[in-house]
Amino acid sequence: MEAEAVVEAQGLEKSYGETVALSGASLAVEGGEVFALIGPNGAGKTTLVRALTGTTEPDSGQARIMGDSPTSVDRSRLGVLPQDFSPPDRLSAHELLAYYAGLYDDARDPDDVLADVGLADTGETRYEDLSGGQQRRVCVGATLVNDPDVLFLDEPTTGIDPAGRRTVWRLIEELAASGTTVVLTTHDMAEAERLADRVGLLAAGSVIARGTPDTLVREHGGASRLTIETTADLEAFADLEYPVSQPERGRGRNPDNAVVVRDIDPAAIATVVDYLEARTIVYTGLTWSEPDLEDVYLELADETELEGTDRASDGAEGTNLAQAGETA
Ligand SMILES: Nc1ncnc2c1ncn2[C@@H]1O[C@H](COP(=O)(O)OP(=O)(O)OP(=O)(O)O)[C@@H](O)[C@H]1O
Repeated sequence: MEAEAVVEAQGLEKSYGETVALSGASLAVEGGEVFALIGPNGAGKTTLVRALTGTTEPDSGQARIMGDSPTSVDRSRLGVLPQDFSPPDRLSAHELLAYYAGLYDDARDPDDVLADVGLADTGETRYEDLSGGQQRRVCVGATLVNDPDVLFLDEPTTGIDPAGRRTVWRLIEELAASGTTVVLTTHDMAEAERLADRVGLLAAGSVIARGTPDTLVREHGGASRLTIETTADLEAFADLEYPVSQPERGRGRNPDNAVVVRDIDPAAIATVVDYLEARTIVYTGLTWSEPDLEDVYLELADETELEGTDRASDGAEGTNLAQAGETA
């Protein structure tokens, strides 16, 4: 384990009956770091957060926060937003935060916390009358009343609109800048890419890759791509000097209406345009993009899901997860 780690998991295992939720999950999060856990539904993210925060007991392995076990750590130094947090809903947003603040000796002013989550004008509204996104922001606020040193946020921005999401992102960035250690889970790759110093990709109960977003994209994101919107088939591109394929499932265009040119420098796009025009191939759009975290996700995590389905044998390129793990 890394010496300065504030949050650590080592070989955590947890099963519910036949279901294996964690199968040797390990991670180490340093002080002041924002660490994002990503991975498919059922990968074990919530179970890992619960094991780290002492709300579920692992079958084996070790979890530590600030050097203590999750059950003996000073709770006043932690903020925990569970995925399914549902506070008493007849209270107003302000009353709720005041209620949670009342659990601590030295709590923050609920008005300041409401302002932090962008709800300064909504304090008197009952929780049950707030929109889903506003409710989630109040829940994020409830984790901040004790000014925690370590914050666990399980899908903090699910259901929050784009503007509200940015408010929460800025808040997390400010907290991290002031030294708060943040562990969050998310299905939003843009969120992970923007907020996280490091990302851990969880699949089938273990962390199969981890690193800075840039490192993960470099190692697993694949090549740049030029997407051509066209109904022409792949054979029409046989003489192009770049590799050509159909778009991957789950990403971008309908495979029937697009062709993807790989590993092409933006400066070389004109070559492709010349090719299209020389062969009178009809196209309605060209989009060039660099790989991002979503590509990493699709390359690594999605394949584990594929392994359990018929699609695994439909010719999709297999990924060597053991190899992916080696770079973790
Ligand atoms: N209390 C429980 N009882 C039984 N099974 C559980 C329990 N909690 C989790 N599981 C199972 O463990 C596995 C991991 O679930 P977990 O909620 O940790 O995944 P997740 O990565 O957080 O998923 P999601 O992205 O959908 O929130 C799933 O198969 C889930 O059904």
